[in-house]
Amino acid sequence: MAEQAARPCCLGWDFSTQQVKVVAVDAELNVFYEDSVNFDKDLLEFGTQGGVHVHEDGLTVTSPVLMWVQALDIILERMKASGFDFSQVLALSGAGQQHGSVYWKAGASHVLTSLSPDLLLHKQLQACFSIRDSPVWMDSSTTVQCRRLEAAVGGAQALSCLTGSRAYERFTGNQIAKIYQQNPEAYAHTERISLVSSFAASLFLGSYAPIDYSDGSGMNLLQIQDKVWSQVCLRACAPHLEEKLGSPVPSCSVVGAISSYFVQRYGFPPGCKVVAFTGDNPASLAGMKLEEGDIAVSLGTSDTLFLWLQEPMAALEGHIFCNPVDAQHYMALLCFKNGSLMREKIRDESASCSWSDFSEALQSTEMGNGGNLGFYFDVMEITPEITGRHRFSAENRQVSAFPGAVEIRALIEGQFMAKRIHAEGLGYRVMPKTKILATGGASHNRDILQVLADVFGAPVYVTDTANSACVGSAYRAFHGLAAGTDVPFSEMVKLAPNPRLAATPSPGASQVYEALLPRYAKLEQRILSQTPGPPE
Ligand SMILES: O=C(CO)[C@@H](O)[C@H](O)CF
Repeated sequence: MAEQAARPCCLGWDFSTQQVKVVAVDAELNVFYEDSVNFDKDLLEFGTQGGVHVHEDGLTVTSPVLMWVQALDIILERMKASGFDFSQVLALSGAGQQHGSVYWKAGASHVLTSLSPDLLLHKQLQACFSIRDSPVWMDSSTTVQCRRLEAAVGGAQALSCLTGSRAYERFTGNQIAKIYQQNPEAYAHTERISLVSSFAASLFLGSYAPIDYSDGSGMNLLQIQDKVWSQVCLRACAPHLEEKLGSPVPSCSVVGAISSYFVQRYGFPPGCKVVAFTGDNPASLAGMKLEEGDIAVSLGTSDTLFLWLQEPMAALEGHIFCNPVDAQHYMALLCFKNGSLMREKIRDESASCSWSDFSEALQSTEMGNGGNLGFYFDVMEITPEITGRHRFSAENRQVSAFPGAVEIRALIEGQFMAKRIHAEGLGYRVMPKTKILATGGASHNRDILQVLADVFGAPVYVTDTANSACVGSAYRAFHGLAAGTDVPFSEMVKLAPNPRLAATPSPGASQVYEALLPRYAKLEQRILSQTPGPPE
């Protein structure tokens, strides 16, 4: 085989719910290598579905931590067999599914620091975890712990002000509290608790890696303004917790050099830097090159908004995290459960199951839909907690139906007005330089994107985010190489591919929606006051 030219690069890892993925990115920020291991397909012996085990109670959801370790072994062995030149890796970083937690058994640190390069990782770490089935973000078994935590700090709003979110079942502090209460012996034998992100970093570091500010913001334990653990939250969850967590670090931190295990077994250079790993969503924000004032809208099964915030406003909905690429700023996540499944239902009912008919309906109706407004929540919505379909005429009179084309526009305008209103409720403001990045299935429909541009009064770009968490991690690794030089992340990623412009606001759009948005907000409050909340 011809000698491969040297290609200095950084690696970006993603330890996500369903797979472990890696990309190699060169100095021009081109992805030239990628691979992934799917837990369900490639590690059948663990018997997961979608990478997890849903327990009999239907609420507890876990993933085997050794499955994650073994997946890493497989990818590294594949890279080695493919002739990947590890000696060119200058730095690496990564992402992990947020909120999941890993429990290292007393003595595990000695194993981590003395790994034999002759053996695979999972062979050597078999006895290193006091909890072998890690709780993950799909778990919803800790409602009792959530209420106790909120009570300890003075309520849901107080907890949101302190940690960026009210108590959520999947958030790590509540998961740790449950383990302490239900498995005190395992908790007592735990010398370190990692997030999935810092657990993955620990494997590369050969010692316990710290939790970064951004992923640490998803625990209901970190004071996001001061970026220190909240003592009242720690005490409310479990004893001696701070010593098990270690001190959090800025997300751009270089946490050390790669472990000798990887140097000797795979040929990484001894100076290869490990940059703090973070959560998958913060890493995706980095991968999408989101900047101040930008908003990313992921139009999938559920719709997710990524916001860049300078001054967050604590709320009882959504999540505010420390920003992964700018330590002075923040990011927020807002989830809207009635996403593409709702759009497909209305397409089937009002556009004969045809996206082209759906688009024609949007083209044939005016911005503002003649004052008709609709709320479409066939499943209990998260933001806000409303269910059912609610339609209003221009005179705010509730009506039972709209003509087909009006129904379609009412759905799409309503979904996007809700996004803008709730984003602004977290402190987001559309700025003159605002870009909207659209991703996910519906971002392929230009007429839907036109409504998005009109409602926000900002241009809409499309970008492929399939690898955004991995690619964002590789970008963060490059940024870590410049640590101490004050080079901003945005400068570091200038060369990276830019999103494509897909729609700009129609003339007169801002006048139309500046008038409609307050009406939509008032009607949403009216529905909230009339309809029962979610079942307890
Ligand atoms: O719970 C979430 C964010 O709060 C999910 O997006 C997980 O990060 C997915 F891994």
